[in-house]
Amino acid sequence: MIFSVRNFRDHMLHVFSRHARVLVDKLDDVAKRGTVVDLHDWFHRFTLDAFMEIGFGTPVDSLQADAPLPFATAFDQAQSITSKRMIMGPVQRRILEWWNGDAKRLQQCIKVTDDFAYRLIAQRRADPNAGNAQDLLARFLAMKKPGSSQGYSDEELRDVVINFIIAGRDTTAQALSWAIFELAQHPKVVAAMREEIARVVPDAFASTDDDTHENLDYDAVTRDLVYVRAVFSEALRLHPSVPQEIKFAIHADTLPDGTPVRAGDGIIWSPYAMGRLTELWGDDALEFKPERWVGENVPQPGPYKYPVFNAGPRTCLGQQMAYLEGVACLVKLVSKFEFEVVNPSEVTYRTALTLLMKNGLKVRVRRYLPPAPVAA
Ligand code: HEM
Repeated sequence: MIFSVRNFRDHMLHVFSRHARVLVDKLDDVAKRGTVVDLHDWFHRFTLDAFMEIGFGTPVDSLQADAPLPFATAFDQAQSITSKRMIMGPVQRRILEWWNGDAKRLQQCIKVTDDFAYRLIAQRRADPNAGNAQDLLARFLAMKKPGSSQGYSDEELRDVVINFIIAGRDTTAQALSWAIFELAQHPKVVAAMREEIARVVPDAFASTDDDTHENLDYDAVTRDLVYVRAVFSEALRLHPSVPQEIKFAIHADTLPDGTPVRAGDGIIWSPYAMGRLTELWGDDALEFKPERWVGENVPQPGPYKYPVFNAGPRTCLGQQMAYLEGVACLVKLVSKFEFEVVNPSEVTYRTALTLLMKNGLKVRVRRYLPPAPVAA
């Protein structure tokens, strides 16, 4: 099972740690040079690199490249164009997309993303070792379609690849971006995180040269770093990676408040709006306050109050994986660096299926030096 505790502990945490090491090294360089970097772009590269390895057994090392992969740029642009379709009828959309050039741009983006996925599939089909591999693509390649003796076609596998990249790359990269955006403006929260990290994983403060970056303990990340996990949850409450959801009713039904639903009706709800409702979160709903998640008698919100990972039978399958990656990365970054957002007022949302930052997250980075231990 790819989403098993054993795989999380023995494989994924190491992959996340290794790629976080690359991110830390790059940020160290930025800190030395005093330059500005777009951390939003780098988080997307970090999560892509980790997910390509875990999900498809194919490293791409995009963090090491000078510019984003053409696939990633095309993928973001295609998302942006298609998300606008949610608020337009089919005729209106066709006219607008033809008029503003989006129709042509979308075709070009789809070609780039399809070529990337098909290349990946062809490589894995040709790989004699793929049969022994345990990643998602290897499993799909080895499977027969339900009720059939045939395997999945390249086109079906392309859809699997694209779906999993949205699920595994974008959501977590955006959660990390919004978390750092909030942390840069909440130094007390950063201090509380460091206090917890110092208690639970003191090695995290080792200098970048000494830090092997393989030292994060699975129990620490999944259980003991309660406050760091709360930071991740709180960032997602205010900035849910999937800000709006739509589902269509197969059968007629009635909502809990008595609203009738006809078969075929679309139901839209907004985790973004729900995360900011004072009725649900209290008068301080708009404040970034990880404390609201922490404490012995503090009940954790259920998925119908906090539908950031959806609720019901189609709940996110990667929730635990997202926390593992997000918390591990935050620990590495917060214990090593101070972040200053350049022009925070320019950081805003871009219309897309997920919660991208329109102008990226331009930051200056300084090395964080923990206070020297007091001599006994
Ligand atoms: C912060 C990170 C993440 C957030 C906020 C998130 C959120 C969501 C949401 C809201 C859905 C429901 C989408 C819908 O039905 O409309 C979903 C589904 C899904 N997610 Fe995630 N996700 C995250 C990370 C991940 C990761 C890392 C994976 C790893 C592969 C993943 C895999 C999936 C899958 C496979 C589904 C489809 C489940 C189904 O339909 O049965 N997600 N996620």
